[in-house]
Amino acid sequence: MSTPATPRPVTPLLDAIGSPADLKALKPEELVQLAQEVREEMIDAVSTTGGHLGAGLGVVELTVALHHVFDTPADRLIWDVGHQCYPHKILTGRRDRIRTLRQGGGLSGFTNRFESEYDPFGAGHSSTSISAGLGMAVARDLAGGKNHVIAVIGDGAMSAGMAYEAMNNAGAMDSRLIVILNDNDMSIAPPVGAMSAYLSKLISSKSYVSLRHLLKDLSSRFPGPVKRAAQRAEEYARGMVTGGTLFEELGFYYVGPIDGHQMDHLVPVLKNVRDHGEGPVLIHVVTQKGKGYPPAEAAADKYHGVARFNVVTGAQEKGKPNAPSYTGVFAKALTAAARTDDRIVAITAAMPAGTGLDVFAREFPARTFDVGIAEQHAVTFAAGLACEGYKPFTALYSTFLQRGFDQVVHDVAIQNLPVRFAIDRAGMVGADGATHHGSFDLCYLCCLPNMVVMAPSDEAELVHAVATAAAHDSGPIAFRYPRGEGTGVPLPETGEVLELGKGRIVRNGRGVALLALGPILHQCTLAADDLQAHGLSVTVADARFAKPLDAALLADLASRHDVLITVEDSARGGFGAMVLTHLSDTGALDGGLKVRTLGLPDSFIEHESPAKQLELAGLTARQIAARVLDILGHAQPETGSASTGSATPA
Ligand SMILES: Cc1ncc(C[n+]2csc(CCOP(=O)(O)OP(=O)(O)O)c2C)c(N)n1
Ligand SMILES: CC(=O)[C@@H](O)[C@H](O)COP(=O)(O)O
Ligand SMILES: [Mg+2]
Repeated sequence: MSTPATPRPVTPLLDAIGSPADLKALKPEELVQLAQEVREEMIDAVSTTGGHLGAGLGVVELTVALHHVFDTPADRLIWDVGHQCYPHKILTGRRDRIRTLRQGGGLSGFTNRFESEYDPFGAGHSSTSISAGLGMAVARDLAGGKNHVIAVIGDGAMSAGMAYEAMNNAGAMDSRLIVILNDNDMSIAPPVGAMSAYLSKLISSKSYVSLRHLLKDLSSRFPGPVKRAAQRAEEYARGMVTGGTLFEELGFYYVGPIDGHQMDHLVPVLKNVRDHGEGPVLIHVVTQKGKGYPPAEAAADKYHGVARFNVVTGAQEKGKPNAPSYTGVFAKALTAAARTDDRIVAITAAMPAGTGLDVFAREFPARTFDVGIAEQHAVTFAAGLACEGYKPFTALYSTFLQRGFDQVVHDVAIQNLPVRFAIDRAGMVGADGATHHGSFDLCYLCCLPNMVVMAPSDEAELVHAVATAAAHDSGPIAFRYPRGEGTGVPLPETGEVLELGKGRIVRNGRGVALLALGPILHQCTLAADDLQAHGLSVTVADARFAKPLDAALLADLASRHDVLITVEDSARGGFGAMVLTHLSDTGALDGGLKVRTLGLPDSFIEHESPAKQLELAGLTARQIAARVLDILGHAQPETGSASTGSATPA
């Protein structure tokens, strides 16, 4: 029996907030009530849209306090990753659209400069906020401005090297920058690493500072410039005992830890930091992910990102899958391969569940490495393992592998090391939008000498890709696969080791050839069906490899057809460009063969449903068929009978 929909929350204070300016005059107890109303509004909204829940719930009080104390948008408030910004959106004039979150035409699930002047910096990827904030602070100083710059960064995001590069620079620049470390002792999964342990030690060694002491300490800590050097020496000595040393050593004043759910702690501390002092300051705020919503408090990892859910029960509407997910198939195949090959090890950068490596870790905990949000390190760490004869499978989302590109080139490809790249979330990803699409991996991998690049067209092919990667010991190899469900094809018991650079013809025709890479093959077969209804006979081929290319297959397709169209769900400049270059280099274009390359357009596709995104990219079966007819100079089909089918990622 379905639980009846809950009534909209009653929010008298929030109803009166049009912009952050309306928070200024609120009394302390009203700020507390406002936070509770924002929390209820957010839970209600996300229950209808899905999205990132736990992180936002944890920063409700902090968001209210920041907007009460600071003067946004003149003061720049930057949210790291941006997945915790829903309360900020509710308070900054976007409440009326909050139930459009992550839907086509609606609000982005992250901060976005194009969406609001209250979002001074867009995000989606982690650990950029301190760098961006420092840039803004220095720009302010250059212009003689007086506004504040505040970067809010989580403990998980603090595991990335970029945060330290920024702090190292900030400490030396001595520009006034306020960093708020939002420490909820969670990344998506439980946090890992020495930094996480250090933060826990900091919290336990320093019980929450009492407000009286904190304010006394703060006022004495922001002296004139003359006393600063001596004071730093004293703080260093004190830090050895109380644990503020690391941030202080980097040149930050460390304030905290303070309870991030206590408005009467947050507001005076923020005011004090706003009104006194110079140089960079770090406020260590302790919060709870999922705060105030019992199901999310009880399972912070499960409520990091949620489907629509029932507010009363917390049950998410996940729907029954029609087929196993690509991620799940990868995890199973890798785990099976590892049973007979003890050199296989697996690496994730803070995404054990997202990449399926939690499954691998259950059976092989000692052979699984979660390195934290540290994709660059993950790649070079894998290179080191490969040097010593291990078979590292580095499982990263395509969009996050972008972070490790130099490492892929310099540490892996140049040294021809057999690192295996399992590239998840390839292609478009739906509601996360432009920051998270895996659009560029083919462009940045196909150009690399030594690199082998595979793109399985369905989940059975993915099993073969895992086997092929495990067997390939002579250099780096990558295989990319999308978010969501597979096509439902039967899965092989064991993977077959594919011949490198060999594609396959899945359907033979004449005149027109569609050469697909990856799951977009399914759209191509549907397009071929559609074209058959127009009296055209179409060859459909599955390239399987973007590098090396199947020269024999290309020669065959070029010689037997008048039109050859490559199709990939990736930015152009990858597979299609490789094919075109090859055909041109081998003279296959000299005789009048018409070649076209279909792929993602030269624009960023925003959050939308996956099916709509495919259409926006012009890659549905109907659109592919229409393109063929257009090239052949045929009249266009009126409505098109081909559907988008089920190959679209969920
Ligand atoms: C470069 C990069 N790698 C991985 C991710 C995926 N990711 C998003 S949020 C998150 C956890 C962030 O933890 P934290 O900063 O502590 O924020 P919290 O969710 O706990 O508020 C991760 C790993 C990302 N967004 N960017
Ligand atoms: C904010 C972030 O980067 C992750 O939470 C991401 O949204 C997860 O995406 P998946 O849902 O595809 O695992
Ligand atoms: Mg965290």
